[in-house]
Amino acid sequence: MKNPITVSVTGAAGQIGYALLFRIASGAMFGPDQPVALRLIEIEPAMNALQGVVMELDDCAFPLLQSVTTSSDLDEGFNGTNWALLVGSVPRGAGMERNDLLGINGKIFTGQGEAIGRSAAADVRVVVVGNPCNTNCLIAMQHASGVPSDRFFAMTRLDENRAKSQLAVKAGVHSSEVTNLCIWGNHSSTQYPDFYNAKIGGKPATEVINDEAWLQQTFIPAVQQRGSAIIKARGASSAASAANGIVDTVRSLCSPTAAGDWFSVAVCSPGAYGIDAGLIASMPIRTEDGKTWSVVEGVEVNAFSREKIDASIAELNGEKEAVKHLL
Ligand SMILES: NC(=O)C1=CN([C@@H]2O[C@H](COP(=O)(O)OP(=O)(O)OC[C@H]3O[C@@H](n4cnc5c(N)ncnc54)[C@H](O)[C@@H]3O)[C@@H](O)[C@H]2O)C=CC1
Ligand SMILES: O=C([O-])CC(=O)C(=O)O
Repeated sequence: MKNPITVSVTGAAGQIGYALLFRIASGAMFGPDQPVALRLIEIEPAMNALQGVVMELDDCAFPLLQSVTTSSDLDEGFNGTNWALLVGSVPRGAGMERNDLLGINGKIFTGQGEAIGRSAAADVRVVVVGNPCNTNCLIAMQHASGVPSDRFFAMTRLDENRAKSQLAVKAGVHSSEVTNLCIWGNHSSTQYPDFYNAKIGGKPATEVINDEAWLQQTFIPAVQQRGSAIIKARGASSAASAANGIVDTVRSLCSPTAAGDWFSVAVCSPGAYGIDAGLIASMPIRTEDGKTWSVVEGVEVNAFSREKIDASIAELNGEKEAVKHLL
């Protein structure tokens, strides 16, 4: 039996938590022979609801679930953790942009970053999901003393999955045929789903979908606005697909990337592709060993792409400026 991986989840009693915990405990995140220990973090008023979720976890009798603890104390919740999944925060409602949440949610990530720096395991990796996730991740990173910046990630995988699905439907193929799909920039309505470098069945997506006007004018806004469309339809922001994006993000960071492919996650920019160093921005990422990652080099950025990427990076710089008192 392997040693368990400890996973801390904030906002564990929320709607994403409810879709996520059961998948982690069932083995979907780390595989069918990897035990997990869950550390669930909530604010005090949600502790009763969280106890109900723990009862349901118990009732699943998951073979891989070694232990579950609950806490509203951050040091206890992040104690010895290998993966800190920062979900807890307020979701947006209809008519809001994600960065409207900065003033409400940004401050959550100062204390969480500090506690991760003090209490997490030496190998901790942090995935920020709570919106606006890129800038919240920047805040957490700045406060997590002693944790290297390459351990911080913000989630754009849901956007990648959405984009792959849209292209697959248009091309009449299964979504698994779509590869090399990079989301650039911010997890916001300025994000750029890069169809120019995407492939469908190994061929350029622009050859398979020979309709640049659709790709530029219909596909891009459909991906950018998908979160809003879900809120409009469901009356609540995406939860199961977000939880699935978290599972996919962690799996991709833990397992070697397929030859020639990449995946999307926002990382602390090393200054690649003209993206300001130190911003948390999404770009094409690979890992060879499931531990360290690198930015894929040599991805072509044409004039159209450059403009889109620059617009999203400008937005990230604006968000950074807006929270400079928290950095
Ligand atoms: N990056 C992405 O692709 C996506 C991000 N999101 C974001 O994820 C976040 C969570 O969404 P939901 O689960 O739907 O919201 P929710 O409102 O259902 O749950 C959030 C939970 O966080 C808890 N919470 C609030 N402040 C906390 C704190 N300081 N510490 C610990 N827990 C705290 C609340 O008590 C609540 O149980 C939102 O900010 C949402 O916008 C949602 C979908 C996709
Ligand atoms: O749109 C929202 O507010 C929730 C979210 O981040 C998404 O679904 O991508």
